[in-house]
Amino acid sequence: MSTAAVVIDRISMRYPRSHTHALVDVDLTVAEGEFLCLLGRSGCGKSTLLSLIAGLEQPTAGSVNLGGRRVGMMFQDSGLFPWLTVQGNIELALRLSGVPRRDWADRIDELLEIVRLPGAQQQRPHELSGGMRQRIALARSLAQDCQVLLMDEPFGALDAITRDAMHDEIERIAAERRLTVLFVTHNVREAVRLGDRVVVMQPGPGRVASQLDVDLPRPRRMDDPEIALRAGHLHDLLNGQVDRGFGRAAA
Ligand SMILES: Nc1ncnc2c1ncn2[C@@H]1O[C@H](COP(=O)(O)OP(=O)(O)OP(=O)(O)O)[C@@H](O)[C@H]1O
Repeated sequence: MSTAAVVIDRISMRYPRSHTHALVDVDLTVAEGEFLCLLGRSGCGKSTLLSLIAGLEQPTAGSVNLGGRRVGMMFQDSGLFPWLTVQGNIELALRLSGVPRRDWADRIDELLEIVRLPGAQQQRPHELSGGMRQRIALARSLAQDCQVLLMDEPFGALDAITRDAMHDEIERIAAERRLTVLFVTHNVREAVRLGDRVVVMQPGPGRVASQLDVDLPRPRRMDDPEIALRAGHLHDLLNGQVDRGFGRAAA
């Protein structure tokens, strides 16, 4: 039986000064090593859910249990400090994680190998492409030795070819490091390309509407007809059409 890495127990969230709930009664268990994609219309509470898991916000009701696992986060904007080199940006994360200074150079070498940007230490963010910046942002998250990686539309600003390459990279890295990943996206195909499971959320107030297990072998390709088939089904779910048997109803 798989171990649960993230247990979300009947979480509800209402922001101060807000009249409506951002989330109501969300129950979700994510297995260790699972790649879970969160999909849904704008305002259905995807980012709020990640913030609650990261502990950046406290829920109005319910609880999140990570069993002491460390969390890393990655956003659409790389969030790199422009005045620091790649090395300086990653060093900050290593310092925060308490890695001894004598180990920094080796760790940075190793991390840049993992994200396939060896030798990029002295470059500055403005000298890098969008895809390269996201690789460095990923290296910085990994520097914190996270076991749970929260990704909020991390590839949303990339062109299709770079995004495809990043899909291959994150799939490889997540498997190699046995990361538990929660990945927010608006892109239905991206969700099926990456996810072991896709959770579809609904707004007004935000809640889990349905789920789809993606049982396709890896590595996957975005242009695989099986992905298109499942993406079509998810489109139907998002458009409020009835489940025709692919997915499973939300618990
Ligand atoms: N800091 C905040 N204060 C008050 N309300 C907020 C705050 N952050 C989010 N909300 C509200 O909570 C709801 C859910 O927002 P959230 O950003 O989690 O949705 P989302 O699914 O991530 O949206 P998007 O796909 O557009 O990023 C929205 O109604 C939003 O207005």
